[in-house]
Amino acid sequence: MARIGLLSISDGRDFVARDLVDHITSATTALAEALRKDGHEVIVAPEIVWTNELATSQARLLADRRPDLTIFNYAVWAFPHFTMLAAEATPGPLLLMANIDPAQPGMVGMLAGGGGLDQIGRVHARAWGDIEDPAVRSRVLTEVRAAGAVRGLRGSTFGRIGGRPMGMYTAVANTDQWMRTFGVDVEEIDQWEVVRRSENASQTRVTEAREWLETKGNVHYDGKRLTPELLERQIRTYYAMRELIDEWNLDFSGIKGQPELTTHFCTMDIAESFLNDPYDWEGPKETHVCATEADMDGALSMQILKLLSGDPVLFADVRHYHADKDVWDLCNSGQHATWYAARSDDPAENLAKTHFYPEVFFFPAGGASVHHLAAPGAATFARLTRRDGHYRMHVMRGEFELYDDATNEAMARQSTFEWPHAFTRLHVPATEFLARFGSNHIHAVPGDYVAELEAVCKQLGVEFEGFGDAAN
Ligand SMILES: C[C@H](O)[C@@H](O)[C@@H](O)C(=O)CO
Repeated sequence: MARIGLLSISDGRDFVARDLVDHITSATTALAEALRKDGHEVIVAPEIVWTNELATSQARLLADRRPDLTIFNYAVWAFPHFTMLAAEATPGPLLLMANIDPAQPGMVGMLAGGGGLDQIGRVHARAWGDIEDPAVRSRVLTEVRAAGAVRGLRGSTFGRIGGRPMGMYTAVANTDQWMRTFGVDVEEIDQWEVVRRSENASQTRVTEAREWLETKGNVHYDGKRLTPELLERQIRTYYAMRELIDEWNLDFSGIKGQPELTTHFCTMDIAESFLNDPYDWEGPKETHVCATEADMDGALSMQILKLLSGDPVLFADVRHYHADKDVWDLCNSGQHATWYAARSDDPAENLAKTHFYPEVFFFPAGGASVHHLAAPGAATFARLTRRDGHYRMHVMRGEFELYDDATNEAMARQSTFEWPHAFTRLHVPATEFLARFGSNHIHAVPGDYVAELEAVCKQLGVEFEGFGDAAN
């Protein structure tokens, strides 16, 4: 649910403004009601703006309520300097909305106001038409959802556990740039904290968690790289992370893992899976975005996808391209949220399809990897990357696919079988993807969020780079 400020702007001639009150009020009420019906809180400015003083005072009244999005409503011709003054008093994202009614020049009012804002470089979005029209409503609600996500980022904290993994430039971002562009702070925490705090959870809690994984999932102990003791150590790292999240008020996080923990302690796959999941062995909970390899821009991309969709977010390596099928193996070095196995609210359904295998040779410390195949369905894929110091968001559509058991297994065995796989058909030619994509990691959520991501980018001042049918 977003909080929306709604300000209606009118003609500056008193005798005209007086006559337009009823017309404007009915347009404002229809817009407010449509937004409320979608579950949003709408604050309507008490007065219609028809003087310079009202432009500033009414916009300030709305701004004091810290709306996620402020809508300027144009049901009539509106003097453009009112738009400029009201925008000056509005710190957050702006949407200009015009009724299309030949009897009243609301559209002209929006274009004149919007043109003025363009001249001073004030970013804003526009929508036009009857709010009862589903296409118009969807356009407005896209902006509302995007504004909610942008506001959700601002003032949040990313917990960076460890530092740059294995020389990965794409996993490290500039904290000044994060604060300036996204309003996100970074709390640096040593991986020693995960090791130190892993002693803290009670043995009863840890045993119950292990038994839950053994009962609901498929645990493949081998007596070497995966033993009950190592699985318990991994569960303890989950609890250590929960402590860090609570103590430092972390909104999202990333864990370096490689090479220190994966060589000498255990992998973070259990912790990362169940932080990202909407449940753990103790019951339902909010998802917590946690990026493998402390990938900062990966985590930030995931957090945006979470704020838009409310769903767990996939983190994956772009691991292999099956050219014969035009399908990618999006695989991670040990975990995807288990929710992706069946995308069920019932963990038992997802865990039944999840296998906890002994870690592979990259990770001598051992522990369980979290293997499953992503359930089929359409998804949106995205990733913030930087070109020459400037952020851009790669966005594309695609589908997760599954085949018969023999084909699934043969495909998974071509990369690292023990890790999780999302066989993915992207709506972009492989040659274009490989030539343009600026990272080894990609992120996804089910559903279509291309329009929302484009709106988010515009609000943040980040370049939107749609690939294939997501290109604008
Ligand atoms: C094999 C490596 O250690 C993996 O971690 C690598 O495939 C990655 O995940 C790179 O993002």
